[in-house]
Amino acid sequence: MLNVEHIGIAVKDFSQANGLYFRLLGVEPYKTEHVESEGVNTSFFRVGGTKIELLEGTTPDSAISKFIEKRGEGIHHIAFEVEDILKEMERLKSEGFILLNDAPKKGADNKLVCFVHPKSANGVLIELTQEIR
Ligand SMILES: CC[C@H](C(=O)O)C(=O)SCCNC(=O)CCNC(=O)[C@H](O)C(C)(C)COP(=O)(O)OP(=O)(O)OC[C@H]1O[C@@H](n2cnc3c(N)ncnc32)[C@H](O)[C@@H]1OP(=O)(O)O
Ligand SMILES: [Co+2]
Repeated sequence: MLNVEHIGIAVKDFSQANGLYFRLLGVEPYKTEHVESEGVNTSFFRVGGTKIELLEGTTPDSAISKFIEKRGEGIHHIAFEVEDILKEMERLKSEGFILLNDAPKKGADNKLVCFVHPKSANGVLIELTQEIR
């Protein structure tokens, strides 16, 4: 794992949350992106060497919508940047971690992503990200 690439926060009202994080962080998001495959709108704020990702569910069956329905708004996941996502997935599998996807998938912000089940990580949803070069 290279670094904490971003912290994902599930929000109900995308516009209200972006306004609040602009006031909190003092910076505008450098990117907003709809990711159809995940049923989410995302926005990214740079904070020092990491990022905050705000996520709004755009469909009832999106992971974010289900999370908010069950647990309300809040921290949703921690994303780590990796050099080689395929190698890292194999390593984690060999260590007994439960991966939520068999292969990397296209995430937001020009990344390949994969998720580790929260049950494998003391209740924290973990995302692996690799820059698409
Ligand atoms: C666009 C990509 C973007 C990026 O950065 O590139 C993203 O970050 S997209 C982020 C949204 N997508 C995902 O989260 C995909 C992976 N997530 C999943 O596959 C599901 O959300 C899953 C499996 C984590 C949970 O599925 P589901 O909600 O249907 O199941 P349960 O409600 O039964 O949850 C099982 C168990 O896990 C606990 N849980 C659920 N979500 C989280 C979470 N975010 N953090 C910690 N724990 C979580 C839930 O409470 C259940 O625990 P239990 O003790 O049984 O109640
Ligand atoms: Co993320």
